[in-house]
Amino acid sequence: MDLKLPEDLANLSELDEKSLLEVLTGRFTQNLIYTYIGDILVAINPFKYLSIYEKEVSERYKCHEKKSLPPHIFAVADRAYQSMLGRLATGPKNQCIVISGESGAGKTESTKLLLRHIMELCKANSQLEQQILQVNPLLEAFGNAQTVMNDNSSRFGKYIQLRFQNSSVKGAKINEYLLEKSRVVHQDEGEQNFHIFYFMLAGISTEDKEIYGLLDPTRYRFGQEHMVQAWRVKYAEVCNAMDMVGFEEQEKVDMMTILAGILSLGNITFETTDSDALKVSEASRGWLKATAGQFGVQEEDLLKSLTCTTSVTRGEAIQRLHNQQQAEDARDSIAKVAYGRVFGWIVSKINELLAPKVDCDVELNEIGILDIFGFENFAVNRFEQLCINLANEQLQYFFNHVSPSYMENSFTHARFAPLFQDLFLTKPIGILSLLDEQSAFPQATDRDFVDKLNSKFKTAPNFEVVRNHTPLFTIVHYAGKVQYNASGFLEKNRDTIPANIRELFINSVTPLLSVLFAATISRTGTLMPRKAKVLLNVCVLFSVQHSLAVLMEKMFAAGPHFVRCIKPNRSKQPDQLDSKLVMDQLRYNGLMETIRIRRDGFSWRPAFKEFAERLVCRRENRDFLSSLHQIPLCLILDSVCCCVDYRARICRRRFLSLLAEIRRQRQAQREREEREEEEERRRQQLEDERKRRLELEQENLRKNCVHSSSGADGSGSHTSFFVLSCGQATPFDNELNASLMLQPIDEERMKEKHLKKTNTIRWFKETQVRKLTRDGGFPCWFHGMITRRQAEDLLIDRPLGCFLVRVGQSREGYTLTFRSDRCRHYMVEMQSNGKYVILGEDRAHSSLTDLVQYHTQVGIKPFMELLTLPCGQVSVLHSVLGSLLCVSYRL
Ligand SMILES: Nc1ncnc2c1ncn2[C@@H]1O[C@H](COP(=O)(O)OP(=O)(O)OP(=O)(O)O)[C@@H](O)[C@H]1O
Repeated sequence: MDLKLPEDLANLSELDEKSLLEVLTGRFTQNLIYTYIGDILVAINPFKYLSIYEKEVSERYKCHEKKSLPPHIFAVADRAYQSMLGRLATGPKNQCIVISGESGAGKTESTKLLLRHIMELCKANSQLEQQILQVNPLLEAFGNAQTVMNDNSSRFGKYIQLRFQNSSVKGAKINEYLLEKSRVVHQDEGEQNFHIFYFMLAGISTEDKEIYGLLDPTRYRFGQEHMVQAWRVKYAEVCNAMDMVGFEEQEKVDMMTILAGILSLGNITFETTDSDALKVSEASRGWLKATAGQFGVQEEDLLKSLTCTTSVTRGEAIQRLHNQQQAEDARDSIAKVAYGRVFGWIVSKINELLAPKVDCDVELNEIGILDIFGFENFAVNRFEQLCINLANEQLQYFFNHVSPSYMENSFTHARFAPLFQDLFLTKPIGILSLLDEQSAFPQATDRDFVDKLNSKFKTAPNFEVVRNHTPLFTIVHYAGKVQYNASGFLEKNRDTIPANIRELFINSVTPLLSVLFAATISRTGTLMPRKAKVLLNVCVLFSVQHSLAVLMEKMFAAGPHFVRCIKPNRSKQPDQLDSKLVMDQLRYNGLMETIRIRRDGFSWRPAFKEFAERLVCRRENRDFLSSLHQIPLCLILDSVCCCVDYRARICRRRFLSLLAEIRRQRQAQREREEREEEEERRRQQLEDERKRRLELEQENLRKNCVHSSSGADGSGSHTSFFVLSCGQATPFDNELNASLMLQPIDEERMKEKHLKKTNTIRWFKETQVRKLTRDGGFPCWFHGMITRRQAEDLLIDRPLGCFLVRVGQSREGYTLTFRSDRCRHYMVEMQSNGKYVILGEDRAHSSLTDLVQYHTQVGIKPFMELLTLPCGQVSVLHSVLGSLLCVSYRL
């Protein structure tokens, strides 16, 4: 029988490295991958399927605080959600969840699980939630790559902000950090370029291949791999995600053409000539031509920008010829900048689409999820590692700082803050300032930078001078010593493109490329639409630091939650745990440090206000004593400790006045909730009343329609669709006339309804008819603007699986009505990019006919029902009127 191991390590009386490792290993062997250390969730990657994410499990973790459930990632999502709504002791407050761990530890999977569960919690089932979930495949295709550590490694960090109005999600925003652009031009042994290149080469149709000017995958230097079938499927998924997220067709074409251009550019090589000038090698002349075509620029202009730099001094243009290395650097920097900007553009498109559509005075609450690279220490550590470790240093500072005992512990304060402040941030002699200063001198070298560091910091406790030909230096981080190789630091930090290259691309005939190169980069490194004429010269490390500062500000103001992901072994095998590797990560993750701090303090550490509030909550139960034994003993003890602690430090009067204030707030909140409930009840009553009246109206309408149409063709089924009026037919005349014929129940409402219908009909005629008709007729399953009731009447005697499509009564869209055990109605929405989606489905279609066709093969969620039999119209009249409509449309 499995030994019962503690779920929360903070409850252990003895908590040292040995016992920590023992418990974690024991739990891992029992497939218990989640463990708490106080309020931190430790997650060990199982590298295998575990049935702990099924629907029933996620159901159990809704409002889980009321139940006693084992540690789980869903519990973190639930706690963050309930805290955001103010349901757990404190009032409503923004929340942030910080996920960290080394590559392959499971951060991205954890992020996805958190997102999924939060969507479950807010009972999300609309298009917005589908779009939020669809963002992932898109970001992964462009931002992930196969590395030796992880087959699907995120090569960028992200902070996803979910925005809520009360309990429902209203929008989302993504901030991306540190995309590893250098991967586009160089991949180490055993690693690959970004996924999208392989997906595109494997999945693209022969026709599109020709349009984009793509050749066989083996021909490209930037991404030679054996194409596999799975990539073809992935390409289809990416295209669908783009449709779902709302990309226009032309934008997709432009984007793929730019990617094709990047691939061709990578194949250009240079040769020296007898004169000083360089030329493109004979073998790659074709690639130059192809690149120019794909980038929409002139071939000779492209060549010039690769082989020389033009600068203007006192109104005079001066040309400086490149040597071979400089030409290759120019080529690679175009590829990196173009890719980086495409990625930034995708993120900004996603953000545009997911932006909350609410009035600006509506207050929104937020849950942020940060998934960022863990601390890195490789054999060779470059500029990228410095940026990542800088971010981790700051996160660790945050991690310790949000703990109250940290504030009280001057020892820890003295340990983290100075490294960060003095070594990195001090102006003008912090590492950041020195690097920026050196980057501004065109003649400065990486050696100069390291020499400056050595002279400034030789006595600093967290810096070590390295005597070597190569420009090396060492920093003692919170997680250990890291030796950095500064070769390439200045170039990478500048990350600028010469003005002549920028100008060339701004004038590209490919609209997207022109927009991307004209865009400015904000101080936080975000791509901005063209605002200023001059591109800000923001150095990379500066923008990393600035964006981190902005992030920290947000996080400090939010309620924090931590997930520490651990990789159990390097070979990505299930059921294997390498103790040394796990121990190293616990150290890098700062967990050992945390445990040390917490051992010195208390394991439950609410803010003073929260503590007092909890106490009030319990006391307000009237029967305080009886409620006590519902509270875990450790909590009571902690509360008492905290109480003593607070009383010792803060005067009693403040404590009591705070209690009184909290009581008052609670009372006000209760009253507000009661008011809201009352309003909701009233609204519901009105809604029921409205529905009842509508049904009555529709019933009348149906009777009228049946009556008036039976003379037109004598058929009961399709007559509700078309009625001839004044000798000229449109599919909606019956609706309009009938609605006008009704006794006005409420004149205003009828007018509004009539207006909505008129608008929908105009929308249908102007944008839909051409798309829907084929050979002058509508598909037989299309029934125009019939009511819900009419649709149900049509299907009532039909076999299961029978379906029809009708135009929405009061909105621009369709409804698919399906005969199951009863009739189901699925809303079909048309997105701004012209694609059709069934609400709640994750697939976009180019036409309504494609959508119907697709669901004859793939069931509709959540019941997975197939469309088997179209509920048809009477074809003769149908097609005649269809063609009439088309004619009137063309006129
Ligand atoms: N909870 C889990 N259950 C099963 N497998 C998992 C789980 N978490 C992670 N994995 C496996 O581990 C792999 C790596 O996880 P993931 O991509 O989330 O790591 P990561 O920390 O985000 O890495 P990187 O920093 O390189 O992006 C996944 O592709 C998956 O196969």
